[in-house]
Amino acid sequence: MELARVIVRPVDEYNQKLVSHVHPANWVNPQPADCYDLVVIGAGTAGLVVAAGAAGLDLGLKVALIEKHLMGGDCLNVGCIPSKCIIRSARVIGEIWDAKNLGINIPKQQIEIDFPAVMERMRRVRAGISHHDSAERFKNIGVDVFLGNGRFASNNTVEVGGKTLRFKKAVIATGARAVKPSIPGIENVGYLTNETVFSLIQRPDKLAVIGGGPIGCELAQTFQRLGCEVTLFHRGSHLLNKEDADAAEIVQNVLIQEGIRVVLNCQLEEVVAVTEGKRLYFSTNGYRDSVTVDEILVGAGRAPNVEGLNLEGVGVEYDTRRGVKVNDYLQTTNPKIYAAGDICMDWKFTHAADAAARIVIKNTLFSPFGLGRSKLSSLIMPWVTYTSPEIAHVGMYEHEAKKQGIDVATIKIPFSSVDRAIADNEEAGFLKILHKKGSDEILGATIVASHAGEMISEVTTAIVNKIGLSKLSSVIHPYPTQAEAIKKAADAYRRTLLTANTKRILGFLTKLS
Ligand SMILES: Cc1cc2nc3c(=O)[nH]c(=O)nc-3n(C[C@H](O)[C@H](O)[C@H](O)COP(=O)(O)OP(=O)(O)OC[C@H]3O[C@@H](n4cnc5c(N)ncnc54)[C@H](O)[C@@H]3O)c2cc1C
Ligand SMILES: NC(=O)c1ccc[n+]([C@@H]2O[C@H](COP(=O)([O-])OP(=O)(O)OC[C@H]3O[C@@H](n4cnc5c(N)ncnc54)[C@H](O)[C@@H]3O)[C@@H](O)[C@H]2O)c1
Repeated sequence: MELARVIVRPVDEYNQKLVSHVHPANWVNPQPADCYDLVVIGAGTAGLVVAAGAAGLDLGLKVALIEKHLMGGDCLNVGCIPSKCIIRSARVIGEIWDAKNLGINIPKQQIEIDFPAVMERMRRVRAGISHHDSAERFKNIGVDVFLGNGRFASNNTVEVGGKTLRFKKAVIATGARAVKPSIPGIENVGYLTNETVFSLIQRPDKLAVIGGGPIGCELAQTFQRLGCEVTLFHRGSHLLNKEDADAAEIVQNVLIQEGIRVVLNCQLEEVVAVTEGKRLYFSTNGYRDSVTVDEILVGAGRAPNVEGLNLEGVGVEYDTRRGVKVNDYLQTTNPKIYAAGDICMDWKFTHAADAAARIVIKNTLFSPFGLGRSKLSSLIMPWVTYTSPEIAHVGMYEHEAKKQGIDVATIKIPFSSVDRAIADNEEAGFLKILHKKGSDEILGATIVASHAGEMISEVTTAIVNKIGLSKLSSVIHPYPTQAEAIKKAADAYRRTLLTANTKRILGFLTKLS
C-alpha cells in the first residue's frame, strides 16, 4: 500500500529535512512479526518513549510503533520546540524594550524585526534535532516502524496500511489536537492553530488570539513582541486561570503593559470576512464591540484523538473531552491495552507523557500478575508556562491541600528581596512554598521569574526525595543568584521554629560558651 505523502509548509530545505526524518516519503513498512510484545499507536513523546524504552533494553522484545503523520508528535513539530524557538527571539525584543532601565537606549523604531528570519531559524533548529525522533533511528534501535493510520481490528490485532499486527499488549498514545471553537462564522473565515501557526512566513500585522491558557499567553506575548498588534480573548476573569492567581496576575499585567489588548470575560459572538480582514464581534462585561484582524489563532484547549481507532470494538472506554479512560496504572478498560500522554491525562506536557510512558513500560512488561506496578498518582509533576516572566509550579496548590484536609502554611519570598533579581531588574516575581503546618515537609511551590523553569527542579528534587525546608536551609546557594530565594524561604521556615523557649535555651548556651 502507498504511503500518504506528508507536506510541511513552507517546503524549504529545513522542512524537507524534517519530513525526511519523521515521515520519509520512501519509507517501506516492514513485514510484521508473528506477534508483538507491544504495539504502540502514535509516535509522539509518549509513544516514542514506550517504544525506545522497551526495544532499547536489548531483551529481544518485539515492538511495533505506528505513526500516521509526523514522528515526534506535537512536541517536536507543532508544540514545545517551535514555540520555544520563537519565544527565544521574542525574549530578545523584551530585553531591548527593557534596556533603557539598564542604561542602554535603543529606540523602538530602530529595532528591525526580520519575521521571516525568526521563523526560518525555528525551522532550522527543529529540523536539526529531528533525527532524534526519526523513523530510521527507531528502526536501528530495533523497533518496527509502520507509517500509516493505526486502528484496532480485534482484541489482539491492530491494522495499519493493509497489514495486521498481532499483539500481547498495546498502547494508545495518539495525543490531542486543538479544540475547534464553536463561534458562528469562524470555520468559513478560517483560523490558525498550533498545527498551522508555525508555517507562517509573513507576519500578520493584526492578530486575534482566542484562549488565555498557556498556548494563548505564550504565543500572544511572542507575536506582540515580534511586531503584531495582538488582541487576546479569554473567557475567564483572568488569564492563566489554572495557575496560582497571584502568579497569573503578574503575567497578565506584563502582557497588558507590553501593549496586548486583553479582553476578559468575553463571549465571541461571530466572525465575518470583511475587506480589511477578519472581524470578530464580541461582548464583554455588558458591552459589545468588534476587532478586525489579519489572522486568528486559536488556543482554546485540547481534544483527545480518540476517533477512528475502533475503541468501542475492543472495549476501551473514552470520553470525547477527557480522552481514554485509564486507571492509576494507565490501564484502559481493556486489560491488555494501556494508554499514555495527552490521550488520557490531565497533565498535557511532554515530560508528563515521558513519565507516563515509563510507567507503561514497567506495568506492561515487568509486573507479572500485576506485582510491583507503578502508579500515575505517585508522580510529582512540575510544569512551566514560558511567558516572560515564566510561571513554574510543582506539587499542590493551597486549595488542593485544603480539599485533602491537610493543614498548610505558605512562605512567600518576593524577588524584590533577592539581591540578584534586584541587580537584574527582575523584581516583579516571587517564590511561594507550601508546607505542612508544624512540619518542614514541602507540598508544593510556585515561582514567577524570568527563568523560573530552571529553578523549579530544586524544589521538585526536594519533594521527591523528602528533603524538608530545614535541610534545604543548610544547602549553600551561590551568591548572588535568583535561586537563593529558595534558601531564603527555607531560612524563613527555620525562623518560625524560634519560639520563646528555644530562644531561652539558645541564650543559656551563649552564656556557657
Ligand atoms: C503550542 C504548544 C506548545 C507546547 N509547549 C510545551 C512545553 O513547552 N512543554 C511541555 O512539556 N509541553 C508542551 N506542550 C504539550 C506537549 O506538546 C504535549 O503534552 C505532548 O506532545 C504530548 O505527547 P503525546 O505523545 O501524548 O501526544 P502527541 O505529541 O500529540 O503525539 C501523538 C501522535 O499520535 C499520532 N496519531 C494519532 N492518531 C493516530 C493513529 N490512529 N494512528 C497512528 N498515529 C496516530 C499523531 O499523529 C501524533 O504524532 C505544548 C503543546 C502545544 C500545542
Ligand atoms: N509551557 C507548557 O508546558 C505548555 C505550553 C503550551 C501548551 N501546553 C499544554 O497544552 C494544553 C493546552 O493549552 P491551551 O492553552 O490550549 O488550553 P487550556 O485549556 O489550558 O486554556 C485555554 C483557555 O481558553 C479559554 N477559552 C476556550 N474557548 C474560548 C473562547 N471561545 N473564547 C475565549 N476563551 C476561550 C478557556 O477558558 C481556557 O482557559 C495545556 O493544558 C498545557 O498542558 C503546555
